[in-house]
Amino acid sequence: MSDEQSKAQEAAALADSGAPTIFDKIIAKEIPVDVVYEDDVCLAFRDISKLAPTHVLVIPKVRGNLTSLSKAEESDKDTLGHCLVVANKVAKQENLGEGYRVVVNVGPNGCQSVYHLHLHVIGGVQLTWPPG
Ligand SMILES: CCNC(=O)OC[C@H]1O[C@@H](n2cnc3c(=O)[nH]c(N)nc32)[C@H](O)[C@@H]1O
Repeated sequence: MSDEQSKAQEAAALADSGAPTIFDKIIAKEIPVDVVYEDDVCLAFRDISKLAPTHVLVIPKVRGNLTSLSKAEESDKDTLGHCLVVANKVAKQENLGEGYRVVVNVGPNGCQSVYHLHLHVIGGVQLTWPPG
């Protein structure tokens, strides 16, 4: 099992506890990050472990029930839609006109390791398919 996979298994065990995540500290500006975009709903910042020239995380600033996409309800649709629009704004800022990928990891099998919904915006290089 890879490091990310084992982290995901551990994180999943904590997930339903509603325990705070590292992203709470990032939102509270207690941990420094390279902020790429921010508005009243979302924060976008560079991933600490870049997988590509552009690897940015888009997160809702209020987690609410959105520990994972698996918890999304109809009432979350405005927030979820806004995150996707922000992902595209980030892509434009990053000059990803040749294309990019938006990834949401869900649960242990999806290698989700931080239980605060987040979209990965990955680009700046020719990506391959299928992803692993
Ligand atoms: C492994 C994919 N599954 C997942 O759930 O992604 C969570 C993502 O959050 C990233 N990350 C974790 N801690 C920090 C941090 O303190 N700072 C930053 N700037 N990024 C962080 C991590 O690298 C991963 O890509």
